Amino acid sequence: MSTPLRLGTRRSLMATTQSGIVAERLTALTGREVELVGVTTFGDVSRAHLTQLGGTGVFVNDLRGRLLAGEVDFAVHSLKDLPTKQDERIALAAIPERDDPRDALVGPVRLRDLPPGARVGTGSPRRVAQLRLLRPDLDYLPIRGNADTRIGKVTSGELDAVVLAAAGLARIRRTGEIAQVFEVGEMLPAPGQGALAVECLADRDDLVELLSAVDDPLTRAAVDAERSVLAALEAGCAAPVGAFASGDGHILNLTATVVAVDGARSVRKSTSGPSPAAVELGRELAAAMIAEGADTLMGEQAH
Ligand SMILES: NCc1[nH]cc(CCC(=O)O)c1CC(=O)O
Repeated sequence: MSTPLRLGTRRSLMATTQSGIVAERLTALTGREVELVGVTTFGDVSRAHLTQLGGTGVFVNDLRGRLLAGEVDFAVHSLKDLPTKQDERIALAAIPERDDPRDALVGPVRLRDLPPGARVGTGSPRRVAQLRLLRPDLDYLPIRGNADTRIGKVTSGELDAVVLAAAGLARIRRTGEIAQVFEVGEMLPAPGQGALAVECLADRDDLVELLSAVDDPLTRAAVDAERSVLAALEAGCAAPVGAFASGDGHILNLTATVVAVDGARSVRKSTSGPSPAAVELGRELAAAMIAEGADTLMGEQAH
């Protein structure tokens, strides 16, 4: 019997659920036992200051610190929270099959049935910008906090609706409150949304190999293309950039958008190409978007 692998996870319901799913899948496929190690990250204790700390990257960095310190063997993150530039000491050992990539509206009715002036909460410039294209007459308010806190603002009447990732809502078992799941055609998700990232130290070849059991090549190609758009636009998780790719293992279809936060102008482009060239596909699409003024739209954001 080998010792169980230590999986470092934040203690929130969303984090422990996604870690638990990966742990079970890994054990089923490899026979290796996995033990969850709860970690309280700096981002969890200073949530109020997340903006100053540089967004959700703080959760990722804290878990990576535990890997580097040898406290845990591997970690699971929401892929969309990863910076586009990989730390070379850390291997992205697996990207499991993606859950629902779409955004969802939590509230009493669908977006088109909300009354003019209704208050919609979302902290994401990407969501606000695309929502303004659909409903310019609503009032969009920035919100922070975990998904439960955000949904609580609808329950309390402080907001009429909030927009969150469908995958996150499923992980905290709150899909019952969804009024509408946006099709990717009307609301492009964040690059990597709905997918998970499994990381370990890059020099642990045995572990990189073992963890590859839960890798899904179709998801990996899709998110490689999406993240490559983001990297080429030199944008981060707070940018008004949406991207979604899907494919059959041979051909990958990729669509991306950059929207001015006032929702007045946007650049949107689609392309397709061979799956193994996912990164180049994303880079080329970003270049074509920049040629149509995408960087000017982003330059208008407060950096
Ligand atoms: N930025 C926070 C975050 N990171 C991952 C998810 C949801 C799950 C996912 O996208 O995989 C969320 C919440 C949200 O955007 O609603």
